[in-house]
Amino acid sequence: MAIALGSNLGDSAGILSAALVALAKVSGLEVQAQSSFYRTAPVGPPQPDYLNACALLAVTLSPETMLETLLQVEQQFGRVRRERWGPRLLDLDLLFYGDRILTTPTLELPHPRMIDRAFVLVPLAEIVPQWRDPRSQRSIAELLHHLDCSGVQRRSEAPPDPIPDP
Ligand SMILES: Nc1ncnc2c1ncn2[C@@H]1O[C@H](COP(=O)(O)OP(=O)(O)OP(=O)(O)O)[C@@H](O)[C@H]1O
Ligand SMILES: Nc1nc2c(c(=O)[nH]1)N=C(CO)CN2
Repeated sequence: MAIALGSNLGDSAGILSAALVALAKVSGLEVQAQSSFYRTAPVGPPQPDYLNACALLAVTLSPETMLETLLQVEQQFGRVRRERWGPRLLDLDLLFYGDRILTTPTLELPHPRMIDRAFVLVPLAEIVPQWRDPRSQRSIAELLHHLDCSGVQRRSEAPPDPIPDP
C-alpha cells in the first residue's frame, strides 16, 4: 500500500522525516520505499507552499486499522483539524491498498482525489512507476499527462533503501 505525506507549517522536512520514523516503529508495518521531498504550490485556499512525499508500505494491518494509525500519527505531530484543505503540520492520506476499491463512511480507496493531484502522482511515480488506477486502469504516466506539474519541484533526494535488520 502507499501513503501521501504533506506539511506546510513548522519544520516540514523534519516533520515528514519524523512521521516516517514513527510509522516504521508500528508493528505490522514496514516502510519499503520513500520518495524525494517536493516543494509544491498549494491547491485550495491561499496558504504557504507544501512539502509533499509518498511512501510505499508493506502491512499486515487492515485498511481501516491503517487509517486509524495514520490519524494517530497526525495527532502525534500536533495536527489540528480546521478548515478543509487548509494549512497543516502533517497530513497523511492512504492512497491505495493493493488494487482494492472500497467506499465506507470513513475510508475511500484508492484515495478519490489522488489522480487529479500532481503533488501526489509526481512523488508516487518515483517509487511505484508501474502502479495503475484500478478504477480507470490508467498508469501514473497517463494520469500525469493531463496534469500541470509546474508547481511541483524536487527538493531532496530519496534516502537509500532501508537496510533490513539482521
Ligand atoms: N483514502 C483516504 N485517506 C485518508 N483519509 C480518508 C481516505 N478516504 C476517506 N478519508 C476520510 O477523510 C477524512 C478527512 O481527511 P482529511 O482531513 O485528511 O482531508 P483533507 O486532507 O482536508 O482533504 P483530502 O482528503 O482532499 O486530502 C478522514 O478522517 C478519513 O475518514
Ligand atoms: N500542494 C498541496 N496542496 C494541498 C495539499 C498538499 O498536500 N499539497 N493538501 C491539501 C489538503 O489535503 C490541500 N492542498
